[in-house]
Amino acid sequence: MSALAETLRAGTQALGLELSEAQHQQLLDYLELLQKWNRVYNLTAVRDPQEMLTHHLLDSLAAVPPLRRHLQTHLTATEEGDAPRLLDVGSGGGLPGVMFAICCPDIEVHCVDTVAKKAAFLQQAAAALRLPRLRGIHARVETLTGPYAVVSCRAFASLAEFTAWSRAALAPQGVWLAMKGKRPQEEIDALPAAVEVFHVEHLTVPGLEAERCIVWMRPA
Ligand SMILES: C[S@@+](CC[C@H](N)C(=O)[O-])C[C@H]1O[C@@H](n2cnc3c(N)ncnc32)[C@H](O)[C@@H]1O
Repeated sequence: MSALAETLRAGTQALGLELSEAQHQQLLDYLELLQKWNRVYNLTAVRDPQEMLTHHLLDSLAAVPPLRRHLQTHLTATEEGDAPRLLDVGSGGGLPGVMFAICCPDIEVHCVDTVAKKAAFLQQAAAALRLPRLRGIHARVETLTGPYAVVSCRAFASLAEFTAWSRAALAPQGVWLAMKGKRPQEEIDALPAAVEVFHVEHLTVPGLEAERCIVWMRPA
C-alpha cells in the first residue's frame, strides 16, 4: 500500500468512517485528479499530496459522520423516490462536496462555484470517479432556487453571507452545514434573527492540531 493510501486508511479509521474498498479508491483517485488539474487550473494553494490529504481530504471527511447522522435521522427519499439533495456552496475543487458524494452515495450532491473551470473540473471528476449523483454547477449561489435539504460550505464566507445568499436554495425543512475553524462566535452573533444556530459541533481531524467545527443552522 502506498504512503498516501496508508494515511488515508488510518485517517478514515480514526474518524470512525466505514468505507468500502471502492470508496477508498475513489478518494485516492480524486486526490490524483486534484493534483493533476491543480497544475493547470490552480484549484488549491496546497501542492504536496500528503498535505492535500490531511488539510483538504481528511479535514473535509471529518464532516461526513455528522452529515450521515443528520441524513439518517432527518431525511428519506421524496415520495417520488428522488434522492435527497445537498448543495455545496463555493465548492472550489470539490471540498467538501466530492467527499460527501463519495461517502454518501444515496444523496444527490450539487457543487456550485462562480468559476467556470472549477465547475468543469467537478463535472470531469463526477465522470472519472463514476459518481452519477455528483454535479458541478457554474453559477452564483444567489441565483439557485433548490430545494436542497442540506446546504453546506467550507472556507466560503461569513455565516450571515452564506445563509443570506443560499436562503432561496434551502428546502422548507432544510439545514445549513457550515464548516469553520474555531467556534466563530462573532459571526454567530452577527446572524439575523431569521437564522437559528441549533448546534455547534466540534470536529477532530486526524493529523491536524487545528480547531474545527460545524455550525448547524436552520431558518428560525
Ligand atoms: C476559498 S474557496 C473554498 C473552496 C472549497 N470550498 C475549499 O474548502 O477548498 C471559495 C470558493 O467560493 C467561490 N465563490 C465565491 N463567491 C461565490 C458565490 N457567490 N457563489 C458560488 N461560489 C462562489 C469561489 O470561486 C471559490 O472557489
